Amino acid sequence: MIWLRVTVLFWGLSPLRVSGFAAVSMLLALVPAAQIGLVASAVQSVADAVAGDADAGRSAFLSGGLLMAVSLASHLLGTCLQYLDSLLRLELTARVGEWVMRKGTMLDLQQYEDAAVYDNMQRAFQESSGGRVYQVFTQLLEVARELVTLVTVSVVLFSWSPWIALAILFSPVPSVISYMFFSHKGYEIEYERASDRRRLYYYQHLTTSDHSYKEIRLFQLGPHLLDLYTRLVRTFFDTDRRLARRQSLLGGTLGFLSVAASSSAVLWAIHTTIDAGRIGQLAGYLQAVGSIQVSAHAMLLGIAALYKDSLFLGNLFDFFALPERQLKGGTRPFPDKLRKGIEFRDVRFVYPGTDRVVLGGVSFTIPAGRCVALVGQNGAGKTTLVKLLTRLYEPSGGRILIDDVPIEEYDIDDLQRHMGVIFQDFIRYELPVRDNIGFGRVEARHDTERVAEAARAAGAESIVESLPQKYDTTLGRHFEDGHQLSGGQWQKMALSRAFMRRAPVVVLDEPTAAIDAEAEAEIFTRLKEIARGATSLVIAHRFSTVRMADHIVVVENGKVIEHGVHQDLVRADGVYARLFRLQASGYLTEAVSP
Ligand SMILES: Nc1ncnc2c1ncn2[C@@H]1O[C@H](COP(=O)(O)OP(=O)(O)OP(=O)(O)O)[C@@H](O)[C@H]1O
Repeated sequence: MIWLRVTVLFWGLSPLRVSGFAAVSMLLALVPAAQIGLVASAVQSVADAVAGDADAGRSAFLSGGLLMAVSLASHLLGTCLQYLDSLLRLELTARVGEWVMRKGTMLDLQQYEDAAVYDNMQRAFQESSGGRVYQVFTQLLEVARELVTLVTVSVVLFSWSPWIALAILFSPVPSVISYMFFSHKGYEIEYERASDRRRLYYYQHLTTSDHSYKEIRLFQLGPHLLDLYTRLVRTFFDTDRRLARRQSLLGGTLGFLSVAASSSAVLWAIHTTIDAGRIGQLAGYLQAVGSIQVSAHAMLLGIAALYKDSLFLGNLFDFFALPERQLKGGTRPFPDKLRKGIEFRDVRFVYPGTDRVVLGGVSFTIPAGRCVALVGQNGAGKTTLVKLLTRLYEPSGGRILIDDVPIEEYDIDDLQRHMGVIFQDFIRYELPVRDNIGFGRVEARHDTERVAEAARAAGAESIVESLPQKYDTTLGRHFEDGHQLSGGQWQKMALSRAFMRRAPVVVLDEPTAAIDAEAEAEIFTRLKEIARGATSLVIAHRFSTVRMADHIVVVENGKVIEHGVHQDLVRADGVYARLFRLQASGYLTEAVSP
């Protein structure tokens, strides 16, 4: 029950304000019935006074005065309601955004990489402004308020003519049924479209982001992307147009029934009142007819809107209900310095939801304080090994041991806190340099000496020195006064971030692909010193980096096919030697070419 969840959610925000809001709404619901009674009494008293009844004049003024008091009270209550409405709306929008962000940080990588879950998240994010949650809450109160108005006004109306009352009460039903039916259809269509919508946003993003501009322009992909976009939009448009046509036809016909029912009821009401001959009752009766019609319509439309909005909100609550951090760790604290090292023992892995064996029994060790390089072709499974070591995924078989302890016995947060990891697709934070580096140990980002030391280690110090506000310079182009860096300079920032962590385990996934050869050689010859004797795993395609490692592991199709030190592997004349010669010959050919 979405409405129940919304009510509970609101109650949690502020019980006082929510009960105040509900109480004021209910008081306002009584206003129409009071007005009808007073109008009837005032008109009747005036008519009697005109006819010569001496006392009637006084009671006409009394009814008029009370009518004024009711209007005044209604105005005050309305103002009060508006104020509470603004407060609750502001509070809610801030909180829903907060909840969505918090939930996002509590999910596993696996959920982000699962298309169905990702679609659900995207649908939920569309609700993260909280607007629809608020709408459901106010619609709920609106429905309750109209119901109270209907009941109180119906009491008056039923006492005069039950049949007319029934006709007026049910006249809006046909149009509301059609509204509900098409709301549901609209939702189904949008639900099916989720992945196509994402595709649409993606095409838009490609043609409107600075990141993709160069390639899109030079490959002249603009017209192609535009064509893909327009074709998709056109299919959306065709479906929507068909729905709109059906809605107009059916909605129009049913709406006609509604209008006919209410008009006949009004005529019948006039006829009955003329027969009875009581002018006051006629005035009250006509006012009641209008009011009941408005309330019944508002209530049924409220229910229909509630139904539609609940469907959309289902996505948000499904998102909140997604299981959190399913990967469980133990309670063992992670060592500040490794004694023995890391061992991959017959590690096997298949990505959830797929059946392709990505790792088919990988075994190798990284002795404490040493640097191991992982080499292999694209898709060999290198990054997957890093995801397992950093506990973003669980191996499907085999074990990973750190200092002879199975990795799952360590507290996950503590383990991740003790790893300095930079992935190939590292983030370019469009934030100050201090944050770009300091995020490696967020609580120490104001420690300028530590940030500077990390920058020095990654060879980024000279870049920072050349920036207008040094460590306080905002990087990137998205924000005012942002300073754009080159690809290699960004990579040095990411590398600084890994060193900022001062972790006992350092994992670098292609850390120097965009860094110039001189800086790369400097970083790797000093890696052990820079990483303060950490145990490190480096994935690289450049053999100039790889050869500097203490030990090299060659992976192919999810298996270790060779391992050893550079010279031994070259001497063994296997896959490593072939790949090494291939790269070296490229450089040598270039060197001897005119
Ligand atoms: N989230 C995922 N879901 C399913 N399959 C995946 C996922 N991530 C990677 N793979 C598949 O796993 C295999 C290994 O990928 P991985 O990223 O580990 O390769 P890699 O050796 O790091 O490659 P590269 O050198 O190109 O970075 C690839 O075939 C890839 O298609």
